[in-house]
Amino acid sequence: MADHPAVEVSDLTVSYGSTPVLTGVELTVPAGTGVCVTGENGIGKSTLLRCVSGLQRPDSGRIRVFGAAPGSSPEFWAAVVTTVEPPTWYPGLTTREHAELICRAHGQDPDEAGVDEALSRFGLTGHADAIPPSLSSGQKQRLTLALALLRPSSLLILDEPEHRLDPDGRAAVAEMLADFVATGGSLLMASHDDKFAVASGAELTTMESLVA
Ligand SMILES: Nc1ncnc2c1ncn2[C@@H]1O[C@H](COP(=O)(O)OP(=O)(O)OP(=O)(O)O)[C@@H](O)[C@H]1O
Repeated sequence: MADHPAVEVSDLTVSYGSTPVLTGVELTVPAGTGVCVTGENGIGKSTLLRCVSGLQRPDSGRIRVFGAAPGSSPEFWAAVVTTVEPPTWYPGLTTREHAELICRAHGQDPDEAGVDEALSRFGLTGHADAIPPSLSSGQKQRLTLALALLRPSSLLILDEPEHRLDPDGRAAVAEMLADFVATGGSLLMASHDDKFAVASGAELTTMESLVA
């Protein structure tokens, strides 16, 4: 896995009906680095991230994640966390129980994985016994990111992780993402907040610049 870039996209083309959205997109995220794709609303950032996450099939082009086709194996989902699609909450499970479930699904003991610390870092301690649908939109985003960072992974694919976070929340998340990259993780994100992206350890690249 370490021999390959985290993400390699070449000559990617995606259309919705007869409308082309991505044409000839090229992107490489070297393993252990962060890249943030920027660009105006509707330029195709989420479409690119969905394709790299294996959640959308492109019309043509080649995508490799750690050298393999995305979404095609248990190894992919063991290595990759994506928040490109909105999360689905388990009915009746609390915030803490969601965190415990994520840990157990990935073979971690919740106490050893630091569930309480994670909830605390994301300002969710007071909401540990609440069900996620009762949280505010920013708190739901905090929980989504807490769950993404709690489980082990090699690549985070995050679509506008700063969305709905308050300034302190943005700063805290940026620091955690920068730690993730500094300790060998790879990060591909889309964002409208350049400062946040840079503080997250990501190199900025415009969507326009990805077209060969
Ligand atoms: N399922 C779909 N069906 C038809 N068109 C779509 C679909 N999803 C996206 N599009 C269109 O494709 C284009 C790119 O959308 P996309 O969500 O990838 O852009 P984006 O850069 O992520 O935008 P934003 O910054 O607003 O999140 C837009 O014009 C959008 O309307």
